[in-house]
Amino acid sequence: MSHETDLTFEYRPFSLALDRPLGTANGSIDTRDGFLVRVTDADGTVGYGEASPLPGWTESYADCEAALDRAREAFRTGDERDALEAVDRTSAARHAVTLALADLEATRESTPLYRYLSKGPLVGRVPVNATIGDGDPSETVTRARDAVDRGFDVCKVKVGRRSVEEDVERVRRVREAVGSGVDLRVDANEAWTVAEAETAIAAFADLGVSILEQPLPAGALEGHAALRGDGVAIALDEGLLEHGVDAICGAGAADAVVLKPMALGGIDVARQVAAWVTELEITPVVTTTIDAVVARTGAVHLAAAIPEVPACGLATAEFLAEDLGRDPVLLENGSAVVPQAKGLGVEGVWEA
Ligand SMILES: O=C(O)CCC(=O)C1=CC=C[C@@H](O)[C@@H]1C(=O)O
Ligand SMILES: [Mg+2]
Repeated sequence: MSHETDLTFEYRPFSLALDRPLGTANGSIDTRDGFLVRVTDADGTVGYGEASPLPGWTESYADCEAALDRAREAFRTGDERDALEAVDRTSAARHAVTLALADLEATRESTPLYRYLSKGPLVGRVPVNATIGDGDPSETVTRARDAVDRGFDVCKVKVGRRSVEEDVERVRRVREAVGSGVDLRVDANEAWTVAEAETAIAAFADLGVSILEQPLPAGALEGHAALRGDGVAIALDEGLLEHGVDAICGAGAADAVVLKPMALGGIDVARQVAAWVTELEITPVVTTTIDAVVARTGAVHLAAAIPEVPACGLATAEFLAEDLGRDPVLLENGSAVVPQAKGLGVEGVWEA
């Protein structure tokens, strides 16, 4: 099979300030520095990709740039397989190259990217959760109330930077503020010991918290397995990247796993993992890595390609003070309206 390609591959750096840092138990995200990728075929059809490396989740910015440079050289010599080989071990760079190629193919086929992935029915919208940072109790309540006023019915609150007691109090105050109709989730980003997690889960179960994401360090498997079944579902995020699906399933360590396409190396990989964990009766939840509009829209298309997907962490544009272009995704009534234009549906990102 020929791997010859006549595609032009370009990339350019970007640096986006955040409107407000996303604080987590594992540090805060203050800017998003990455690379916008464009592939163009002989007819002038283009596809866009985005590499937004994130320390602790993907390769470094420098390694991402070096991998994209190798990929560009491979495209110059006309071999797509060599280009994919060049980014195979750098997840953000691979995400960018594969997303751009998928956007190009879906555009050529005049089909929205999610249908190019799923070959399935039209999907109008996917449910999303609001991402509530790790502010003090009054800020957390204000942000959760604001999210609910904007139509969100699922809120994910960051915990783990304070004592368990303080975090339980924050979540209690959010519950009192938003009422029983809102689905509350929490994300500890590896912050707790088993004993701390047990204390938190007992309180969170009483508060109706549905999912506790990554309570223990990424390496823990048996520990997470022992936390399941006490009234709060356990999701692994950092743990998925550490162990992979087989080990997680073998240990019975998760009710759900978080799929970050940027960290997994692409929406193609993420979609395969989603199908795999669904077979194993583990729930897939898609989230961005606080990306720019290209990768964020790719994550929306990925979610739309997953049958019966639960609320996903896709409403993160609000953390950015600026973006690469117009957002094709409308958020309303707790869901993201899926773009139905051909390909990703992003425009004006290269010209900006
Ligand atoms: O899941 C969401 O609501 C948004 C994405 C999100 O929370 C994260 C994105 C990137 C890094 C992490 O700090 C964080 C997470 O742990 O899920
Ligand atoms: Mg997480």
